[in-house]
Amino acid sequence: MTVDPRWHDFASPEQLAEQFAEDVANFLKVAISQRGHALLALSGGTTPAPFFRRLAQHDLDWSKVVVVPVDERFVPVSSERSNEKLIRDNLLTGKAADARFTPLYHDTATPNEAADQADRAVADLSLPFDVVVLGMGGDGHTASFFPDSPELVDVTDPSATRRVAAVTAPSADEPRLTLTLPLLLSAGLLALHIEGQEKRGVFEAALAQPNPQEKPISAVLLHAATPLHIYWAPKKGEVS
Ligand SMILES: O=C1O[C@H](COP(=O)(O)O)[C@@H](O)[C@H](O)[C@H]1O
Repeated sequence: MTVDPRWHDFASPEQLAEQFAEDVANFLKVAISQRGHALLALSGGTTPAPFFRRLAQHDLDWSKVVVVPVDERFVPVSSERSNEKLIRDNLLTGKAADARFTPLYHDTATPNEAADQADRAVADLSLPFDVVVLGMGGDGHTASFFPDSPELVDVTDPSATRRVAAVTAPSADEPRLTLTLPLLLSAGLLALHIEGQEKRGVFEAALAQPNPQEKPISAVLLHAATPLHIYWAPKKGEVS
C-alpha cells in the first residue's frame, strides 16, 4: 500500500506560493486554537523562498508558532547554504519574526554532537508537528535522505527512535542533519512542494514503483498513514 496522493496543481510558482501559504496558515490557525500553539517543519533548498515570503504575510499569532528545519547542512547560519538562513531571511520577518525557531545546526565539533543537541531540543517540543513541508531533489531525496547515504536505512526506519540524526552522502557536499521519518510522518498536514516537469516525473516514477534505496521519497510513500498533499507548478517557461 502506498500513500494517498492529493495533487494541488497550479499554473505558476506564484499561484502555488499564494494558495499553499493560505492553506498552511489556516492549518496553523486551527492548531493554535485547538492546542494553544503550532509546530511547523520546513524544508530548505532552492524552491521554497517565495512560499515562505507569502506565508510571512499571514496574520496569525506567530508568537505561538515554533519553526524547525526538516533538514540542515552542517554549516553555520552565516552560510548561504544554510537552510536556517533561508528560513530566517524569508519567513521570520515582519509579524512572523515573533515565531520561535528551533535549529538543527549547533556549533559543535562534530555533526553527531549537533544531532544529539538538536534531538534533545526537538524532544522538548510539544510533538507531533502540525505541518511538515517536504521538498524533493531531482535524485528523489527528501529531507536529507540521500540514495547514497550509509545512514539511509536508519533515518527512514519507520520505528526509528531518534528524532534528529547526522547523515553523510557522497552526493551531498557537507554532512547533514535531518529529522527522521517517523517524526515527519506524524504531522497533521504532510505536504510535498515540488516544481517543474522533471521533479514531477521523478515523483510519479517513485509512486509507480517505490524503492527507498533508489528514490528515498519512496519511504514517505510507503509508510505515510495520512494523505500526502503535493503542491506542484511548472517552472517558469514550462507548460503545465
Ligand atoms: O538539499 C535539499 O534539497 C531538497 C530539495 O531542494 P531543491 O533545491 O531541489 O528545492 C530540500 O527539500 C532539502 O530541504 C534541502 O536540504
